[in-house]
Amino acid sequence: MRFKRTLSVVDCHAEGESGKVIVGGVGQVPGETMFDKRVHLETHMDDIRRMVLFEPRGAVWHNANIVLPSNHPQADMGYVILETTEYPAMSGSNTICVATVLLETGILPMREPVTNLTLESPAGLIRVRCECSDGKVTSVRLVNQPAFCYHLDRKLELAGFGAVGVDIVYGGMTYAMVDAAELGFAIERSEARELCELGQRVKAAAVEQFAVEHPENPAIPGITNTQFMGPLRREGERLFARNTVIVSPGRCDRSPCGTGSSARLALLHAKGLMREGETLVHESITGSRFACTIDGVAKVGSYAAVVPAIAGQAWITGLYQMGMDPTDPYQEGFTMSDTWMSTV
Ligand SMILES: O=C(O)[C@H]1NCC[C@@H]1O
Repeated sequence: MRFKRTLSVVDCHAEGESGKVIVGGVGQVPGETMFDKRVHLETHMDDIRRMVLFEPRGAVWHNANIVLPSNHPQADMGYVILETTEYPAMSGSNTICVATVLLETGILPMREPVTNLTLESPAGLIRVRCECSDGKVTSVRLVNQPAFCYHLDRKLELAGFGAVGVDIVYGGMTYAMVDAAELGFAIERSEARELCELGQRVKAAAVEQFAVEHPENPAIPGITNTQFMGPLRREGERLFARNTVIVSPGRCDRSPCGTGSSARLALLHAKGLMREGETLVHESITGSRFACTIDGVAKVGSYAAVVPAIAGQAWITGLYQMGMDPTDPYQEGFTMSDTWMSTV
């Protein structure tokens, strides 16, 4: 064995969206909070993200999480989220993967039928309720940090389309939210490539035309994703809608996207279309679903916010050691414009 780095990885997906969980091999990451550790990883240890997510080991649709002990007295564990173009403050699908891996691999004790955890994400504490049966986590319900609208009912100048309706919303990541039908989409799998291309253009235009700064943490990344929203319908007590989030550098989230769903709850509440206590069944382009509830209302700086709760399930698909041979010419990984839309 001659690896210069060896990572213990548990592969997992939440409702179709990859979320690798790195449970060993990273070593010490300095920092008091998970946000501090996130900054340290981004600034001094980004080779780990590139090794895991870039080719030849990773792929554009992969995400990863580094599980780390937390210094917060209330937290059972902490984690830093790694994605292909950023270190998000929060991620719904990744949190569902982390909670599932922590319990199903025995890093934290599982109690049936319910295990409650408090996890420290870079965005802050995330309370998680895991339903467990026969050693399997059958549902993870996470309470996200508050979500809020930066810009409501605005127009985006988009080349080839003119003025397009847009809302800019924070749900743990920051979204340019557009109506899929207005742009000619039904949110079907066959439209994925076109959705990705247009989604990237929407994002770039939104970054140019709308300023955002998180009032409690200006270091949180700005607009990095586009969300195409399908029509909303009400069936009794529940709301239903389809969506797809175009995650940078330009691929569809395979799940309904937890932070994107949180943003949609904030938007529906701000527009008077959804009340506290109500649940939206949010469906992804692949047909997988999250149950998304407005657990309460809050304030973030001067913004009116909602407290989103997102529920879904994850499945472990593999456990292995990922290594880096010191003679490997692809130490930093690479990307190709065939699937990444850009080269690094
Ligand atoms: O569920 C989410 O929030 C996300 N899924 C991958 C990209 C986002 O982090």
